[in-house]
Amino acid sequence: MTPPAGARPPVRHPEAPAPGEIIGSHYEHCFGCGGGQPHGLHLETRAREGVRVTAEFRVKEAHQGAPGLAHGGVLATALDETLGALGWMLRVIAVTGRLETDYLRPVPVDTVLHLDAEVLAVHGRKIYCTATGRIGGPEGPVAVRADAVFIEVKIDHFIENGRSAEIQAVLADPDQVKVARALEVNP
Ligand SMILES: CCCCC/C=C\C/C=C\C/C=C\C/C=C\CCCC(=O)SCCNC(=O)CCNC(=O)[C@H](O)C(C)(C)COP(=O)(O)OP(=O)(O)OC[C@H]1O[C@@H](n2cnc3c(N)ncnc32)[C@H](O)[C@@H]1OP(=O)(O)O
Repeated sequence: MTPPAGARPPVRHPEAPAPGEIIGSHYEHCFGCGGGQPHGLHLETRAREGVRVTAEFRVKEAHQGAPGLAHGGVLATALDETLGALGWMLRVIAVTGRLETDYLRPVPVDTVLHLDAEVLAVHGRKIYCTATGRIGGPEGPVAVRADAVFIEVKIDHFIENGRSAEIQAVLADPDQVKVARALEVNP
């Protein structure tokens, strides 16, 4: 999780979304951000200054682990999804290689989790990043946090590994192809 010697500070891509801009869902059926998942997290992420994004997630009844409390895996998903959106700030496609979570406070159903993620360093294809989830407001106490290493991939990663029915469907959708191509403009 510690960036190796030779890692460099992240550089915000000149065509990154402007600070305050909503970063739309990368895939309608994504459990983290897609509108087509009834029990999904429906995370809405915004670009911030630097190589940073924020997001909000309201915990629903479908997200319980213990009675009235969010499931830890769902909270990890919220952190993972927010970290995943950092790819837009670098304009690269990246997948989670490693995700290490700390659970500091229980998160009741109906709580809004205020998420904040930033890239710390980049080394080759490895992107070192960190995220927090606060409750009671954006300045409230940290309930969950994560450190992660994301690995840059090309679109082929999805085309070669995804189930063919879904891949054919996204390849036939011009808006979806536009999303994927937009992430590949990194010089
Ligand atoms: C048009 C059709 C496609 C449409 C797609 C639509 C939209 C796409 C746009 C965005 C979508 C992008 C992401 C989704 C966003 C958010 C969702 C949240 C994110 C996720 O939920 S995403 C799912 C979970 N995620 C996975 O499903 C990954 C499974 N995994 C693999 O697919 C491989 O494992 C891979 C690719 C990771 C690496 O494989 P590889 O062969 O390419 O690379 P290799 O192994 O050579 O590693 C290269 C360097 O990374 C280091 N490294 C590797 N693994 C590491 C690890 N675990 N920890 C620390 N370092 C690691 C090595 O040590 C080496 O480092 P070094 O260069 O220093 O030697």
